[in-house]
Amino acid sequence: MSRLVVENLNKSFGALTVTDDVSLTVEPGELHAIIGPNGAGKTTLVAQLSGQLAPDSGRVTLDGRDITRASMPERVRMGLARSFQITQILPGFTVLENVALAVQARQGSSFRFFGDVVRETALNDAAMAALAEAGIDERAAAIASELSHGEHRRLELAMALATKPSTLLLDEPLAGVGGEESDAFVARLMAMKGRFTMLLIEHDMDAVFALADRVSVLVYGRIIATGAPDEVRADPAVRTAYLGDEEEIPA
Ligand SMILES: Nc1ncnc2c1ncn2[C@@H]1O[C@H](COP(=O)(O)OP(=O)(O)OP(=O)(O)O)[C@@H](O)[C@H]1O
Repeated sequence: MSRLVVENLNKSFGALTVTDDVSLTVEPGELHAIIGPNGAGKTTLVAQLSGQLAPDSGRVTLDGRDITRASMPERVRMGLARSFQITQILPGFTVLENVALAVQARQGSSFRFFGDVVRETALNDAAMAALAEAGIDERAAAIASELSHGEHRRLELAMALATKPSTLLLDEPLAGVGGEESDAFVARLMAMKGRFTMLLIEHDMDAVFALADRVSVLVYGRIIATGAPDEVRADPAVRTAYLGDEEEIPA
């Protein structure tokens, strides 16, 4: 059974159709990337998958369960986590406290006093494991507002991992992250491959083509191609769609 199935999803803002009959599957353990020119509707699609935005029509299922109308917290509890572009980090709290709260969110418990939160060993252990996976454990005691941009991105990843997801929605994780930090992030995602099902939206084409098992190309809200990176790269319609765009499909 596919982990995530999107069937005939539609979303319009007034006269503008932003999601146009989108269907796709993400298989267990797959890293499926969605690429497309600016304004193609990638973020809007992810917002509908995470539960932030309701589709006009269509269906989304996770492990065979219809989640089309499920709330964001319900989806998180079912194992679907979204990271990036939406920043839920509490700047005045430590890295560890931020992640501990994300662990709590998965457990469905209500917001509690921080002193209690960090004293709970199980919570702490789960939070530290997520921090280690995201490569930010050495900054556990740092105040979130003092993190560099790259560290911020790693904390967001740790917060998503802390909800123990089966499936991660990664919305432009490399945006604003440059050079070595970007390479390290790609390596981290590579190391997570297989253990998590991932839907990745990313403008960095080198990263996409290095990481993805399959790539879907979204243009004006429609998927114009889905396939292995090599197939998609060679697809004439994809190359035409990218002509004049600032991003390049690597040859
Ligand atoms: N709430 C909204 N109301 C009206 N129009 C919207 C809304 N959200 C997005 N749009 C429009 O929908 C289109 C798709 O936007 P979206 O952000 O999903 O594209 P994208 O592929 O993620 O773009 P980018 O790569 O630049 O992030 C754009 O034309 C955008 O202006």
